[in-house]
Amino acid sequence: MRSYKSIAVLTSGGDSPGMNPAIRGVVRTALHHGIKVYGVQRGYSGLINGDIHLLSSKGVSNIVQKGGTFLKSARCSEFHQANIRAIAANHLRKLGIEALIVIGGDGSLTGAHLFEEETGLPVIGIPGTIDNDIFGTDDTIGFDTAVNTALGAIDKIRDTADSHERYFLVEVMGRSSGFLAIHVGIAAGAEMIVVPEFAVDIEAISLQLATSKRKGLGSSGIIVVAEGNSPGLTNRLAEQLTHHGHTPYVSILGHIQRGGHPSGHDRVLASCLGAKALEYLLAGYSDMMVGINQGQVVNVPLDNLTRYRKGLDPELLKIALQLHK
Ligand SMILES: Nc1ncnc2c1ncn2[C@@H]1O[C@H](COP(=O)(O)OP(=O)(O)O)[C@@H](O)[C@H]1O
Ligand SMILES: O=P(O)(O)OC[C@H]1O[C@](O)(COP(=O)(O)O)[C@@H](O)[C@@H]1O
Ligand SMILES: [Mg+2]
Repeated sequence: MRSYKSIAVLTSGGDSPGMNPAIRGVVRTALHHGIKVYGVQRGYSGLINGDIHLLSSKGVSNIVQKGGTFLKSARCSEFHQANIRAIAANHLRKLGIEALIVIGGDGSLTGAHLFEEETGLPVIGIPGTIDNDIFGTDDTIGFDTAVNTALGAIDKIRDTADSHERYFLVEVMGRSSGFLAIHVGIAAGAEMIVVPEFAVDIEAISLQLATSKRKGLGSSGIIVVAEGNSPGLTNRLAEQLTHHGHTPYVSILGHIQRGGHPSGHDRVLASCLGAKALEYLLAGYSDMMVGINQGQVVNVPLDNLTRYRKGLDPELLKIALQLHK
């Protein structure tokens, strides 16, 4: 066991629905144990600039249902430099803050690992990203909400696609991972799913569209495309399919997927991970992330996140392929 008088919490990277209940989980659990909690504004930017303020129990009232993060989030390129991370640690020390809880994606948690290693300040990570691409955890805060937000839009697109006998390429988020696309694709009954983990085979997509039409399997459909890390991918795909004699429509869902009220699932996940992060800290742990493995809360060394990459579930991929027409 370890005792703490003061800790800090921040949200970093792309925001995700459920970050607010995660902050609330951290704050209320810490206060329950008599520990003061500071909120850092705008992720690592606030840590570097010393934008750090004391939080209260009342201050986290009425946020459990709100999307986004009331602490604000940011991407902060300066935090990649060790000398800047040392400045950030000094801001915490000056305020008597003894540990840091970081809520964010794979990048934020990689930064957290380096911060702990270099400064010796205890750090616990909480996985918050709509991408669900963090090694060592089956789930991340915001993923469930984002899947449902994308589904709400795709169900509507399917109505008009069906009436007008059109194919739609629907772009979902996921710069380097297809988790969102696979889940959304299966749940939306997509005719095809394109993910960054596999090279796009335009000939195969074209052939499948032609075969479906020939077999009378339907003149309309949805192809879910993960945005990948080359901007404009979906529009390029549509152009290439047009050259193959198809007339696809494009709908890019964009940042709508990052907002909105967190789902019940994400609120519970966030609250539990927030509380558990505190319990692990008090139990003497550091340099780890609280994650989910087969429904149980587990601790994952942050070092593992930097060394291994989470892969798509082969079983889910097989099912997705079988369910295509
Ligand atoms: N390798 C790294 N070293 C130090 N800090 C990092 C590193 N990767 C990311 N970060 C910090 O975390 C922030 C968020 O990372 P990013 O990858 O953009 O989002 P996410 O955490 O949601 O995956 C970055 O802007 C940077 O401040
Ligand atoms: O809004 P931004 O900063 O352009 O980021 C877009 C990216 O952020 C995400 O929404 C979430 O990714 P992270 O959790 O890694 O930040 C990606 O799916 C998307 O590619
Ligand atoms: Mg990320």
